[in-house]
Amino acid sequence: MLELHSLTAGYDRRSPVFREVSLSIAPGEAVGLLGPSGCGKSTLARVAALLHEPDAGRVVIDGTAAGGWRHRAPREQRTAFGVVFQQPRLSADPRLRLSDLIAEPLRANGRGAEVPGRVAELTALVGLGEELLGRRPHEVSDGQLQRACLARALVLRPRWLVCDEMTAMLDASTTAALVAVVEQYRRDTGAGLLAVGHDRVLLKRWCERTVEWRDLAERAAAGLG
Ligand SMILES: Nc1ncnc2c1ncn2[C@@H]1O[C@H](COP(=O)(O)OP(=O)(O)OP(=O)(O)O)[C@@H](O)[C@H]1O
Repeated sequence: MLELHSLTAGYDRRSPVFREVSLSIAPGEAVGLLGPSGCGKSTLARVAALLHEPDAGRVVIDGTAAGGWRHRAPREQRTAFGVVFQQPRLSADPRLRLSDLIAEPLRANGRGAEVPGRVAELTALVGLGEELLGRRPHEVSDGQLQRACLARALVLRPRWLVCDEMTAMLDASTTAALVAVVEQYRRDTGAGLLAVGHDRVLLKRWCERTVEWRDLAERAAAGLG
């Protein structure tokens, strides 16, 4: 279970982006979070994945309260999450070849021995041609780079996936392919998913449950957070 309890977060403690927001995702569940631009969906997603420290509230991951955020999060909790962002070019080191980009989390966690096997498996899973593995981000398309970023997010076999507008920059066929990869991974592993976006049709089709930001905010304001 991924539990977000009464989270208050933002970028200035005096005026947080949201207050007292709560949301829970059951093991293996796919939840879509819909809301207008700027309401705080990405901020909530980053807090959920332990990438942004909230001002108040708790994140509980499979029964254990988050022990920190970013590099201060315990490794076991940090690696429980795979995260894919909207803009692959902002989340990919431009100096890395795609094979090293995908392998980065394994090396950072002292699991370099697994690199050849996992990179080959994931390259096939996300539909990335092997000839692209030696290229750097500026030598591939947005869709190809996002496939590599999805492979990187899956490489440690996370129990939770957070996809923050993962397909917003992609065409319909790449969107369908990446959603299919996430769903295949979830079927194989039982991972849970928080998918953030504006595309109501996509999220309703993709996720078992969709949540409107407005409803989360109303519950919070009513003290039901
Ligand atoms: N690094 C930052 N520093 C300061 N303010 C920020 C930062 N990132 C986001 N914000 C602000 O926080 C608010 C919420 O942003 P957030 O990205 O969480 O919204 P969102 O709902 O995901 O929007 P979108 O759908 O457009 O991605 C916005 O007003 C935004 O300008």
